[in-house]
Amino acid sequence: MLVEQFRVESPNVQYGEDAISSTYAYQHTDVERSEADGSWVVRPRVENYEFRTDTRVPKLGVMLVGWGGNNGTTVTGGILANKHGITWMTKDGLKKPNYFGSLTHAATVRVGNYRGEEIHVPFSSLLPMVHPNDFVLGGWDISGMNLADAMERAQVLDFELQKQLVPLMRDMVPLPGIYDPSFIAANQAERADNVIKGSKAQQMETVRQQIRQFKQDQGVDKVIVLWTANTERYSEVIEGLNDTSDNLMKSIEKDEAEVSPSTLYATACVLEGVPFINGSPQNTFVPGLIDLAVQHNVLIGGDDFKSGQTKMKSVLVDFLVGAGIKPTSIVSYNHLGNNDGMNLSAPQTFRSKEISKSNVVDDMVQSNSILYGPGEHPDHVVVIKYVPYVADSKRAMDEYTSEIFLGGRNTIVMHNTCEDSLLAAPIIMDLVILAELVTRIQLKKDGQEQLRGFHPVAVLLSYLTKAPLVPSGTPVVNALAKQRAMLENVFRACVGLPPENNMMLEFKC
Ligand SMILES: NC(=O)c1ccc[n+]([C@@H]2O[C@H](COP(=O)([O-])OP(=O)(O)OC[C@H]3O[C@@H](n4cnc5c(N)ncnc54)[C@H](O)[C@@H]3O)[C@@H](O)[C@H]2O)c1
Ligand SMILES: O=P([O-])([O-])O[C@@H]1[C@@H](O)[C@H](O)[C@@H](O)[C@H](O)[C@@H]1O
Repeated sequence: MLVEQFRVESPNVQYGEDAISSTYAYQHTDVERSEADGSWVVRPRVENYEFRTDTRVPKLGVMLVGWGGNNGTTVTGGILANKHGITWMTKDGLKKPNYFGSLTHAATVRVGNYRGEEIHVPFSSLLPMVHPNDFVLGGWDISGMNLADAMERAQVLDFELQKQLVPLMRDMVPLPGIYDPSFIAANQAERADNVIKGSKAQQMETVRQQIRQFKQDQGVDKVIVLWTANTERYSEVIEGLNDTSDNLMKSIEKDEAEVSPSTLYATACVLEGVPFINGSPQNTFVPGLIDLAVQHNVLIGGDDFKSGQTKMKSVLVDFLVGAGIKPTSIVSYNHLGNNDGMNLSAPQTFRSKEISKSNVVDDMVQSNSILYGPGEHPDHVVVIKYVPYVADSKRAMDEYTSEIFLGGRNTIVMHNTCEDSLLAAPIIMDLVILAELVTRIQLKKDGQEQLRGFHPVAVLLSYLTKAPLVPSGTPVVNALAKQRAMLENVFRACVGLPPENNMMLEFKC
């Protein structure tokens, strides 16, 4: 049964006027190795935490870099359709708007059992969070096309829906963006008619001013910037150029060619105290940018939306390895015909995507040395082809071959077709909603004096990204179920609920 709203009654949680405060006994382990005989010892331990969640949900400005793209127009059209209750006729009958694919606004969380019936609540009811209908949207695009024409160009939404959205979107025009042809495919040049001129320092300053102007014009309390522009090639990480915040700032002042547009936008955001999320696979967050974000305590998160093939991979490989089955060959092929696909047809931009799509199995493989010897891993190939005719309707084909009992082999083949942007749009909303919520949570553990926010590198967004950006020294977790559990259990702790451990002992004795 779905229960829309609930309160937690416990000595561990207090609902205040502007905040929810909770105490939480965090149970984990210390692992040690005896120096005497090399034996291993695991010691359970408990640390007491305090959480405080500011419950004042802000009027939120959401500025998308790449607003005029397939994802940007789909996010915008989807929110407007939901906000205005737009319905439309298709050959399959009348369609109504929804937020399917959004963890926060279409998924649930189990809170217990009532007289034998499992009780679930909307994920969004765990803590007060921004509703996507209330996003105040804006952003940049190097293509000056208005959002209504850009929506038609994208070929994602049903035409009967598009027709109703045109009057709501035609006055939305992206701000000029930072364009550097050396970072994206040459085939993007023809759409770059809306660009910020000047040096890198001047471009960055312009972005800072655009953010301030947007915030003032729209009367929003906060702004979050999310990159859904084209995938860039990797920036070279060079000592003295972008390895520290000081060197990065000097490089920008010196107009160093190796500072990418995405890093310039991110730097502008950090200096404006605005969270920046990277929905693409390039290394926007060079060490100097991470250093700057930590210094300014501004949230950054990424990389690369986890929306389709890779999301499935982070489930299937987790299942196989967790079941003691040994994947030995993984081949992920897909073709698509949207502008993203065209941009990825260049080797240097494809390489960025190949990296994020390939590393996703590393943690699962490394978790099982019964299956894999030192340095052993599955053959793993990623192929992406550009086929204009299929547009945004990505066709993904995957083959997983594994070794099973007594020398047996198991091959799983999957075919997956969908509008790529219809998968990505809800993920974009969740990234923004969760990033904003995370900035309203403070915590401290026994022995710490003050409550403080999470580390600026937002590891809690991992569930939504192919290549989770994590604070130095933090394990990278890609397994989807673990990522979701981490997020849910942290939010449960904020309202005094225990983690969902699935033990259900109450039904076992
Ligand atoms: N399922 C998905 O769609 C999915 C999944 C994971 C990652 N992504 C990533 O999301 C990004 C966007 O995907 P899309 O399908 O919307 O692509 P798209 O090409 O339709 O949109 C990208 C937009 O960014 C604009 N742009 C490029 N460089 C810019 C810059 N420096 N400043 C401002 N605007 C710029 C382009 O003009 C274009 O309108 C891509 O990097 C893609 O790899 C998409
Ligand atoms: O999310 P996912 O399906 O694994 O990966 C997708 C790729 O397969 C696709 O080629 C690309 O255009 C999308 O941007 C996305 O990255």
